[in-house]
Amino acid sequence: MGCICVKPAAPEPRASPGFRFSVESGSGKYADSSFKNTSGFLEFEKGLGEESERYHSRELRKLKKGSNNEKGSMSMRLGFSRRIVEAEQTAAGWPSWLSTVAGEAVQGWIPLKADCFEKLEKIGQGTYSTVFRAREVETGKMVALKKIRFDNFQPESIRFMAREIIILRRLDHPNILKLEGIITSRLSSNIYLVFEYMEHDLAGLISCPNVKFTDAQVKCYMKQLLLGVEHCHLHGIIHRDIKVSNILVNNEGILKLGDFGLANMASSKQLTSRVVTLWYRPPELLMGSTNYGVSVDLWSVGCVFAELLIRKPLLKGRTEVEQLHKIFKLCGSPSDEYWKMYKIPRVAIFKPQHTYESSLLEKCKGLTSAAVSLIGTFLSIEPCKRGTASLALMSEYFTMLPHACEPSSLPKYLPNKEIDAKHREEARRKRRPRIRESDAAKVPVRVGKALQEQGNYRKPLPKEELQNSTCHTLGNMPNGTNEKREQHNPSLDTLSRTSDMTGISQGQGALSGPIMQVMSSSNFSSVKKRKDDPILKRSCSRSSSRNQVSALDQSSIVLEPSSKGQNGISMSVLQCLGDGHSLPHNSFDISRDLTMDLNQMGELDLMGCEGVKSGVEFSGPIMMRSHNIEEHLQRNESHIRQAVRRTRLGRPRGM
Ligand SMILES: Nc1ncnc2c1ncn2[C@@H]1O[C@H](COP(=O)(O)OP(=O)(O)OP(=O)(O)O)[C@@H](O)[C@H]1O
Repeated sequence: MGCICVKPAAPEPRASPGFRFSVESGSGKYADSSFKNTSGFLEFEKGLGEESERYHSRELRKLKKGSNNEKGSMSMRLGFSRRIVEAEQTAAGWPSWLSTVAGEAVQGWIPLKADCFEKLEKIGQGTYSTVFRAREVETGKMVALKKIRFDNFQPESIRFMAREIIILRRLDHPNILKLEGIITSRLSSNIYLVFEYMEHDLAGLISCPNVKFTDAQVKCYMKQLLLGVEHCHLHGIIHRDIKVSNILVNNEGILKLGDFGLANMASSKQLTSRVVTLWYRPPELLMGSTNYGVSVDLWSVGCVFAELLIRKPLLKGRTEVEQLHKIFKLCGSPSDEYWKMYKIPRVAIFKPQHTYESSLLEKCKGLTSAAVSLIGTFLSIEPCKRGTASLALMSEYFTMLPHACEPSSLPKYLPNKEIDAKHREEARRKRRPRIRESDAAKVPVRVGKALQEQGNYRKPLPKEELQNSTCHTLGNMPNGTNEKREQHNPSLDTLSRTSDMTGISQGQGALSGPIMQVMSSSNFSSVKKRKDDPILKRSCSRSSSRNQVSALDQSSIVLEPSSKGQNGISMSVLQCLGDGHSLPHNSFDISRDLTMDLNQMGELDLMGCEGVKSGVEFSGPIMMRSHNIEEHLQRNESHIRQAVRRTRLGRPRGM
């Protein structure tokens, strides 16, 4: 990054060598163009790290000398030493709420200044963040700024946010999105992570009807994805949220795995099962396992792989129960040995009474046997049978012809991300008639949710967005027509995680109107409208899609053994809006608390020290009890069909 304008506002405390180093770095050696590339950061980090380490060893030696026999005094001095580091970081420009709680995340780095960037349009909206495209003023280089949503008054929330930074700093691989810097300041309560700008994500590309992938291209994407995943796993990191919208691609055809917001170290410690977006979540997590490893990522990789080939999500469950049911129907129900071997508590809850044969071959009709076989390996119900990323890279799929193409030979597309797909979907919906209010009121809550997931309750887009929300391909595409097509609603990815993990819609207010509408309080460089910028032109009338979560999304689902099941999974589903029910836990975290908020998440899953709550609480009355999941799902389907029929009947003539 070219713009490292670090001028510490505080006077230099002479006593601290670490601090002196920061000042020199900021104003001299590192304030020039040596910061233009990513490695500049690493060099800087290394330099400061060594200096800081030397300083700490000196401090420790001094401390040891003076108080060998006095433990209390030692810890007091260590506390003192920590305070010195905090003071250094504050003087370097880091906010004190960060250096006090999670100083290790920024150790050796100096913050970037907001006014070194021109914040442009919003390009991504996640559960925990909003992502903007921005231009680095000095170099003109495009970057992505990820504004993380967290509460800087809550240490747990800060640590949760800092974990993403710590993990990103540990990873260095061409197929992993590189964190280039952090924008904040001493008085700021915000943090922006600065990443290289990537034109696309796989969700955007897959949803675009005129983007077609050849076998060699899918192989090229899969190879890069597996190399990135392999790097994480070799470093003991589980990503825990691999899905198409977190896989970014640039116009050079390079794929990078992004969004390490849920990543954690693989360890023998218990981990929370409330991770991975529903459609990409492996069965062991759906059954509440807290003792899992990197193989959870391989399940998600399998889902992504299939989605690239069949161009739609493979397992689109609407609830955890339905997701598990769909998995068993696709992969076949597990053997009796499985239930015994994995010691799944309350087997009766999860074990389907009906035995399903695998239907994977049928679902993947038309794909090569090598591809189906690899998908089948990734989608093994037993985690240990999923292999590893390295093994997958050596599988027949990659050795047989056609080989993976070169990334540089991939077609160049106009920017296409999940948010663009959402806009297209909303535009498409707007052209469809909407449900009359009277009909909507009659729709039962659950049906309401299903319809909402299909997008029928979304606010229509302004007219200009309709014109702008089509797919564009640059150059190499055989036809550049802006056709539209039915596509899945990617917002459900977010919805499911929102509902599963936070229980509240955390979508940010829409940034409607011209893209230059940067928050007035922002310190970013003011941006003039650039009429000549085609990308800006294309996106300037876009508004963000706000995540809308229905009442049911905020509800909780508890699984209980049913007295008697018929076909399918013998589960009874209590749909709760919660009510102080608590369930015992063991190594399988069977409670499915969908109302947990970020702070609770922090308690469970922070900085590699995850734990499991001893019980889970629900608030609100129990709404409904169903004794059989099949029956329950069928009822839902029929409600949906009825509602859709009603919508059609209510359609004004001529539409
Ligand atoms: N470096 C980047 N360049 C371009 N677009 C990006 C970049 N990073 C993220 N995005 C876009 O922003 C979206 C959201 O980013 P990200 O997944 O990191 O946020 P999140 O809050 O963790 O999201 P989620 O809730 O989906 O996990 C991505 O799907 C992608 O489309």
